[in-house]
Amino acid sequence: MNSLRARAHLLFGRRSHQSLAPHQHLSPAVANDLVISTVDENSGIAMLTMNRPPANSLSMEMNEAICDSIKTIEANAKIQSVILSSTNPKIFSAGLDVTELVSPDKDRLPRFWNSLQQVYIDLYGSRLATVAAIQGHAPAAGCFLAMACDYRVMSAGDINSDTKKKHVPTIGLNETQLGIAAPPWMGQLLVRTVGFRQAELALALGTLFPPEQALAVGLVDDIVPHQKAESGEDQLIDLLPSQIKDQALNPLLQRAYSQARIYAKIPPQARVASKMVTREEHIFRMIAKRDEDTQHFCGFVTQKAVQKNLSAYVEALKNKSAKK
Ligand SMILES: CC/C=C\C/C=C\C/C=C\CC/C=C/CC(=O)SCCNC(=O)CCNC(=O)[C@H](O)C(C)(C)COP(=O)(O)OP(=O)(O)OC[C@H]1O[C@@H](n2cnc3c(N)ncnc32)[C@H](O)[C@@H]1OP(=O)(O)O
Repeated sequence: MNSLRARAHLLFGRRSHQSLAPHQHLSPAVANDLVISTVDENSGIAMLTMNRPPANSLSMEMNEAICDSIKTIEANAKIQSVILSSTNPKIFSAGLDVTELVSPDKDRLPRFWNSLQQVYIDLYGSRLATVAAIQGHAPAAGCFLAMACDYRVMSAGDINSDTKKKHVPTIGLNETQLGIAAPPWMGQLLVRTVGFRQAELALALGTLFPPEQALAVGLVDDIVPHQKAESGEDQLIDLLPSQIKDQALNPLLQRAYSQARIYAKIPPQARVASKMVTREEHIFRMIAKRDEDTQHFCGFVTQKAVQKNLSAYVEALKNKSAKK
């Protein structure tokens, strides 16, 4: 147990992305625009709210802001749990910013990929208990963000009161639909989350799961119907950033908050040591294979055929949005 604790300290007890990989980071002021951090030292709970309109897609700067925010919260010993949420009520995160992948700058591309690897190291390996509040869509790397957390609650969707149209969020690794493959470590994270056969099927088909199915395969831990709650807790209201202060009666955020509170009450050393049991080897593997993974990614993504698929995908995405 002692050696486990010592190893837990080694991996989780210090600022992982400072000590393990010296990549560039934005100043906190800029990072705070992309990811809003709020903390409540009394309850030991923090909230990281992704705020990169229109879709919280992951550019290099967004990845760096996520890592910076985790680092800042981890440095506060009073905080044990963090909720990862979004200012966009319909999109948790649209995954990688696809414009980073099309006709990429050859110097930026590896740095961009390093920044995503760093999110894996910092979020999946965080000492904090992490709860993803998935209000809206979470495709590809958006799903990865959720899987890197300890617990996932997802909205069951809602009905637009004006148009009466139903909004049903989806989650999954849909990369094959873009003509690319999920990176091996992201695919393996899906295997660890939903099991071998479900992951094998979902990876090949690029399945995006609606909430009920995501729950059935174990991709999320809970789904929450949208009906507004009758009352909100003051502590949650205080934690919400001004951009989403009006969400205090949102049952999804309330559910995420209650789960964060459950985690915050577990003795942290025990919680962190048990988190290591399942995550340590994967974090170390990423660190050991980081350069190889980056070369693999850059080589794959710059292939002519892959660029063709990605360009067509980005075009379709823009056309779809323009037609709205
Ligand atoms: C053995 C293996 C071998 C090799 C592998 C090695 C390495 C791996 C290689 C490559 C791996 C690369 C990994 C990629 C992972 C990813 O994350 S790829 C990104 C995948 N994301 C998506 O496919 C999502 C695309 N978006 C959507 O489907 C929809 O936008 C969404 C359902 C999220 C929301 O729909 P809706 O509410 O209708 O909004 P709009 O579609 O209208 O979008 C609003 C605006 O947002 C912009 N946008 C959306 N998504 C992205 C994005 N991912 N990046 C950048 N921008 C995005 C969209 O264009 C609209 O903008 P506009 O209004 O036009 O300004």
